[in-house]
Order: sequence, then structure tokens, then C-alpha cells
Amino acid sequence: MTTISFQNVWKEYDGRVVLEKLSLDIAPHAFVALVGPSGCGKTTFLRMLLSEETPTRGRILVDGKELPREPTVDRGVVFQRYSVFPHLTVLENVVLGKEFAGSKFFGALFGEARRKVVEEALALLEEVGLSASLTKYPAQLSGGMQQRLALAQALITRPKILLLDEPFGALDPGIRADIHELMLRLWRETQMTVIMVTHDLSEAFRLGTRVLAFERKENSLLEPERFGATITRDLDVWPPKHAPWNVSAPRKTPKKSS
Ligand SMILES: Nc1ncnc2c1ncn2[C@@H]1O[C@H](COP(=O)(O)OP(=O)(O)OP(=O)(O)O)[C@@H](O)[C@H]1O
Repeated sequence: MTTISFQNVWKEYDGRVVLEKLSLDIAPHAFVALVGPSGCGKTTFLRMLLSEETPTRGRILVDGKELPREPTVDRGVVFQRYSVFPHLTVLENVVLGKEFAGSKFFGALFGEARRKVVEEALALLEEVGLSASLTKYPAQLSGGMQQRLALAQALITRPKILLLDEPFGALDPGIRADIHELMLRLWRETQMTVIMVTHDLSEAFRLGTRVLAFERKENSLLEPERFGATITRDLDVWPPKHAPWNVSAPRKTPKKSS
């Protein structure tokens, strides 16, 4: 079980404050949804958790230890415009995700080990609805299918922390609802902590156990670069999604008002 702690974290670019005074503890196995206006620093928050960016001030601790300086396979990510490997087929892309995780030196898997990974990849690809496209290349897939592939590639390593930057925004509503179910099932079946950026509030509450809103609290007309965004709302979502009685709760589709 993984705990994440932000201790007075600030992020500035060339003296421009993007994020400020971020202090929060994320409980083990949380599913945190981040919402906020465009440009308020949500992706920057994820990139700091991935070690693609470092805080200008403050500390980020995972299980009580400072984050490693480099990205590691126990932190998976799916970005909105994630590029899978164009020269590999759908199946090869997912298998490669596991091969990266299996060897520090990116060694290929052979024999029984490879057979098991291929089986796992096939099962995951079926869950994301790509079974009929195993031998296709990413350029032959729609944008939505490419995102499902990116998700399968990230999930096959069963990361301890999964970071999602609007991964479902491009999917059509039917597939999106199916992937929501898949995402919740995978999250429940593992100890994974998920942190997801979304612009869709209903998605935030549908998937999240906790919803964080980022916003700039103060603005200065004379010094527009002086203030960054911080957490302005921090809501626990009810009912708790960990509860066994909520696991197969039917989803209610809101009726459109005419
Ligand atoms: N490497 C960088 N160098 C300079 N400025 C950057 C860098 N990365 C991000 N920024 C700036 O930081 C601010 C926050 O960017 P970020 O992408 O984190 O916002 P966001 O909330 O994810 O936006 P959106 O919802 O539109 O995706 C933006 O003004 C952006 O221009």
C-alpha cells in the first residue's frame, strides 16, 4: 500500500509561480480526481509525481521516502496524447510494457515467461476492447483505440501509482463507460493508487474516492506571475468505492432534461 505526501510544494517556471503551498496526504489505494481550469498546473502536478519535473520548493514523499529523481516502472502514466510505439503491433506494444518492467536493461522475455505475459496482454486487450486488432499498428487505429492501447500498456505493469492525464476524454460514450468500469475493477483488484486529471466533473465523481480542485486563489494585476494555483476544494466522495456492497452497484445514467 502506497502513501503519498506533498509537503509545502511549490513549482515555478522562470520565476512564474504555477503551483503554490501544496500540502496533502494521499491515503493508500485512493483514487484521486484532479479538476481545475486550463493552465492551473494539473499536468505539472502529475509530472512532479512522475519525476519528470522537480518541485522548486517543498518535498514529495512516497511511503515516507523522497521520490526517486528518475521515472520508475512502479509509476505508470497515460497522457491525453500518449504515443504508443508506432512500429509495433497492438499486442507487441502491451508486451513491451511488461518487458520494460521486467528487466532493468530492457531485456526481452523468452519461453514460459513470455508466454505468460502474452496471455496477460491478450486478457487485458480483451478488457479494453482491442482483441480484434492485435496485429494492427497504432496508425491503423482510431484515436480512442490508441488511448485504450496506451491504457493497456500502462496497466500491464500493475503500477503502484497510476497517473492519468485526461485519458478518457477522446473516447466515445459507450467505450468510455466500459473503460470506467474496467478502470474501477482494476483499481479495486489491486492496491494501486490512481491520480487522474479530468475536465469532466461527473467523471471525477464517478471514478474518484476523493476530488481535488486546483485554482488560483489570489491574482495580482500588477504582478500576474506572483501567485500560483493551490488546492481550493478537497472532497471525499460518498459512497466509498472500496465498500464491498458498492462493488457491483448499478450505474445510474442521468436522464437528459428536455
Ligand atoms: N516546461 C515548462 N516551462 C515553462 N512553463 C511551463 C512548462 N510546463 C508547463 N508550463 C506552464 O505551467 C502552467 C500550467 O501548465 P499545466 O500543463 O500543468 O496546466 P494544466 O492545468 O494541466 O492545463 P490543461 O488543463 O490545459 O491541460 C501553464 O501556464 C504552462 O504554460
